[in-house]
Amino acid sequence: MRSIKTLLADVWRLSIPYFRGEDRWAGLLLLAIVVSLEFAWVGVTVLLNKWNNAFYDAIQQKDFPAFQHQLLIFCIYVVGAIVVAVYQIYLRQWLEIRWRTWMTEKYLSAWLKGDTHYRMRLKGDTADNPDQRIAEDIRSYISSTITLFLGILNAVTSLASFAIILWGLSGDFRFHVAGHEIAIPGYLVWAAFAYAAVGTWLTHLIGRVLIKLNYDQQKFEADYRVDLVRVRENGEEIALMDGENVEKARLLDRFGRVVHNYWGLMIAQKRLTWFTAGYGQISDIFPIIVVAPAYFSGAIQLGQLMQTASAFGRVQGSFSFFINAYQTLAEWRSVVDRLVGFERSVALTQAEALSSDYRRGETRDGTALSLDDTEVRLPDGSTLVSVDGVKVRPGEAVLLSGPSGTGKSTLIRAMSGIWPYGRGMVSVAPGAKVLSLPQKPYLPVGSLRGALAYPEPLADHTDDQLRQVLADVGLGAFAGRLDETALWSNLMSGGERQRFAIGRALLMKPDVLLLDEATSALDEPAEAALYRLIRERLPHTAIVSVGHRTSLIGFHDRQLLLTRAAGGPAQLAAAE
Ligand SMILES: Nc1ncnc2c1ncn2[C@@H]1O[C@H](COP(=O)(O)OP(=O)(O)OP(=O)(O)O)[C@@H](O)[C@H]1O
Repeated sequence: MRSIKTLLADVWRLSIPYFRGEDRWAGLLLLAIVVSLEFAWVGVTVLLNKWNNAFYDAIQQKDFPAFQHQLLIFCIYVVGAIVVAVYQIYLRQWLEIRWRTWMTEKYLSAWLKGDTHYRMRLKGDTADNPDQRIAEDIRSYISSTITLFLGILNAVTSLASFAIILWGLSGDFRFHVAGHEIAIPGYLVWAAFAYAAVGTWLTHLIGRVLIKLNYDQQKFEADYRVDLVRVRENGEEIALMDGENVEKARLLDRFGRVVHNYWGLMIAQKRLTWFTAGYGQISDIFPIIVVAPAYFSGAIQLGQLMQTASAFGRVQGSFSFFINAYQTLAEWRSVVDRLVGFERSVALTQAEALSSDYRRGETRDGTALSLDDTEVRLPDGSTLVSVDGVKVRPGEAVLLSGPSGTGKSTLIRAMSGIWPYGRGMVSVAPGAKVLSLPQKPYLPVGSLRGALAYPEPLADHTDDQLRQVLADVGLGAFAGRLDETALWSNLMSGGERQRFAIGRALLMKPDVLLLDEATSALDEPAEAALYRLIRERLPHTAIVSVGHRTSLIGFHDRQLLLTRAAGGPAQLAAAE
């Protein structure tokens, strides 16, 4: 019971924002029409039920004109039913796509707000496969929610309408106990209720394992898909290392989990179908068996038998809604869990960012970048680097070096403000633009022009500027391909990608430029030429570079060494 309450509270929390958001009028209007059409549908079924009585009576009495007349009425009802069905599906899909658009925008905004997506990934598995949640789960949530909502609405209204009809058609059920006559009024309604209640209870008992199995199935499918994508993206590295067999084994292992869980699903589904299929078949005949004694005793005519049987079927069908919808309910529940998990993880990550012990300040003494009393930690809480009193002036270039694994890259992440673990004060000059270039630059899919200007608006730079920058960083051969759309990261060599990223820095003219082995794929003369270019074109930019080559020292004003004393965190010291 408690879990149903939690589920409904979750659904309320997931759904209500749309009907209160900026698209609420269109959403509410569409919902109102769809709901009205659902009522209209129930109305048509009530009319058809009454028609049953007249139609079968005409057959029993061999009254051909009445039979023809009833056929005409049937045609009118059917036309009405067709119109209702067509518009209900059409408008419902319209509502679905509007709602999905709104929810997708909301999720994308939350996920890509600041560096939430990156922090969530750092935290590990709290919200696995965000791509699946945003693409697949939102779609399925909206579609299932509308299906179930309309289903329940239909069940309740049908139940109310047909229970009244059935109550009217049903006589009292009389029997004797110890000489007293007992009469149960509206016994057919009670019989339908009892039949459905037993069915619902048994379905829940047999089918409840499906909820967890469905949840796991979606997760295993997504894990498998993500691993396939990883192999595609790292095809070259895998081919160079002949890693295909290992990849195949890993993919088959992932797929094995999909299959294993699917067997569980199949078995649970089979067990449930044993019951639901039998129950469904018996449902067709059960009402006639219940009403038959009255017919054979001559108390009712064929028309009333058919109408009663149909009304009984509707009442019992409404009660059995839960049985028919069990599979959808099980899937819906796991989708709700995943979306709620995602929202929770986003909210938690953003709250953590707000309450982070890193403070981002503004320097007051003309320094471009400073770190005071700062500890950079790992996710497990251990301190990796401890620094204090580091200042970099505008136009100054500092080389950060030290043994591998001491924490240079992590310190750069902390300087750029994306590393969430630690404490201290990282300050930049008021309004300063900070750009960080990693060893492997990101080149988005799209035009070369867009990739070069990324993430700034294209309009900020003229074609001449873009071409000039490409020529300056040694990529003049690409200057004529600005409008070409391609997977640029696959087309360029590692060194070319690094040149390209330096080109971006020249265009953006940041106040603080952080280079984390950003020229490591280039030969020494090319690296030297690029550093000269950076210093010449960005004379006021404060630069912090991480690099291992001693040849880099000449392009920096000073060098800081990051070294770790036994057991303690790594610390910075000026190189001799
Ligand atoms: N997300 C993370 N979770 C846990 N540990 C991490 C994470 N990122 C980095 N580390 C650990 O922090 C340490 C420092 O890593 P970092 O990449 O900063 O070193 P580095 O000095 O830049 O090394 P290199 O010179 O080899 O590039 C390593 O031991 C690494 O395993």
